[in-house]
Amino acid sequence: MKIALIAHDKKKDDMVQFTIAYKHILEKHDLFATGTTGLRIQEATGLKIHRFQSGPLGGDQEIGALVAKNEMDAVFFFRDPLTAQPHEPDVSALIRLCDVYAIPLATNMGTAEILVKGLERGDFTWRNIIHEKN
Ligand SMILES: O=C(CO)COP(=O)(O)O
Repeated sequence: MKIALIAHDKKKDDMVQFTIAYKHILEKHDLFATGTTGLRIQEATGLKIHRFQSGPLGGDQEIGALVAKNEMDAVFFFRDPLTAQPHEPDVSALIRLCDVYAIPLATNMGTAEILVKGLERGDFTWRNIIHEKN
């Protein structure tokens, strides 16, 4: 599966801890991330990650483009709801596209725990049907 990992600055430590904890699951998938998040995860875990632009420079939109092509299978986006983001429209657009295409999206650690365990259990096999159709 293709998995996107994104975290706002105040959530990056959480994302790093999350990817360390679930490296054994994540390493079986194709990983994508916005620039700084991806760098932090790579440094901490050694996971292979395709890095896009940093979020404020268009990274969220690049990931959104894959969602719009139905090529992204899950998005882990640790948002910071307490800090204004200069690229808030991009953040909203990515979340909206996940809803348009029914892409599993975790916007906080609590949901991410459940989603990653579903990933391990094979709950995402329905995505293969979508890929076969396209
Ligand atoms: O801003 C982001 C998501 O909206 C994340 O971007 P970075 O991973 O480059 O910090």
